[in-house]
Amino acid sequence: MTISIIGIGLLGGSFALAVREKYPKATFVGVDASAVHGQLALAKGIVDTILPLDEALAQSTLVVLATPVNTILSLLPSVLDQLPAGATVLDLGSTKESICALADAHPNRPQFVAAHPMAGTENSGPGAAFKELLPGKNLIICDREKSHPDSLKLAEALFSDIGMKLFYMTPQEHDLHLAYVSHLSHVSAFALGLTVLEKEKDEQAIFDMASTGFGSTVRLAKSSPQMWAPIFDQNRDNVSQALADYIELLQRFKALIDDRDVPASLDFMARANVIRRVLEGIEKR
Ligand SMILES: O=C(O)C(=O)C[C@]1(C(=O)O)C=C[C@@H](O)C=C1
Repeated sequence: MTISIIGIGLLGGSFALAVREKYPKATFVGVDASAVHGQLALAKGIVDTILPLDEALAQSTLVVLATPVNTILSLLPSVLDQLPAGATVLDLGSTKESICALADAHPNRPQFVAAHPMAGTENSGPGAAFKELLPGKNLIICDREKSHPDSLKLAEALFSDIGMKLFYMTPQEHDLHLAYVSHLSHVSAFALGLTVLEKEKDEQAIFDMASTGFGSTVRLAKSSPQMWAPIFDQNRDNVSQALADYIELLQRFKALIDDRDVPASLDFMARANVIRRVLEGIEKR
């Protein structure tokens, strides 16, 4: 089996490292716009060789699109055009509606599997890839009935073999849920980080006083703008609604603080504390 990883960053690299361990006979080909990333991926043993896209596609059993979602959209039609008969392409993008709609318009749609591993960190590039990222995490597959049974079976086997738990939904359900459980956290972390940087002009003062609370809430503000801007753009309607809901709650909370309504403020936070149950469940996974 020859697996081509298009975009050897955190996700593509971590996928390759985990699959490599389970499929030692598979050959991994890397395709990356950055020569430096290509060299690093070779040095880390993520891939066996780096090739131009056309050459990689010609010899692939499986093609994994692991670039930012705007690049997935621009590559997918030509990848489906050039894919050898019987080969499969899957994407690992964080949005699904626009990617699935584009795939639906292609005659080779059955060779495509729309996947999203619910795993990541604030770091990017092949240097950030590690083989433990995906095992134990959840994976969402969208529109499974539109994939050829053989392509679906291959994708499901690979993800299950590296210890992922599979879930199925429509791209619409996926993008709506992700706006709340992932994209909103990123928007708010970027805005929180920027608020503190702009108001506390002295970085040393932030450094001297900030501790784990600040670190854990703004961690996501370190994430790559190149990765996240296209996600917010492709999921703009859902992200905009999630943000409107969030801003409304922020305004309500501000009013309680302004009005010195301590009982209502206590109640607001006690209701938010219910999130502890969810977080403890995630930690136990
Ligand atoms: O933990 C992080 O740093 C992440 O951003 C991971 C995270 C998320 O939880 O939102 C980000 C994007 C992926 O699509 C899935 C997971």
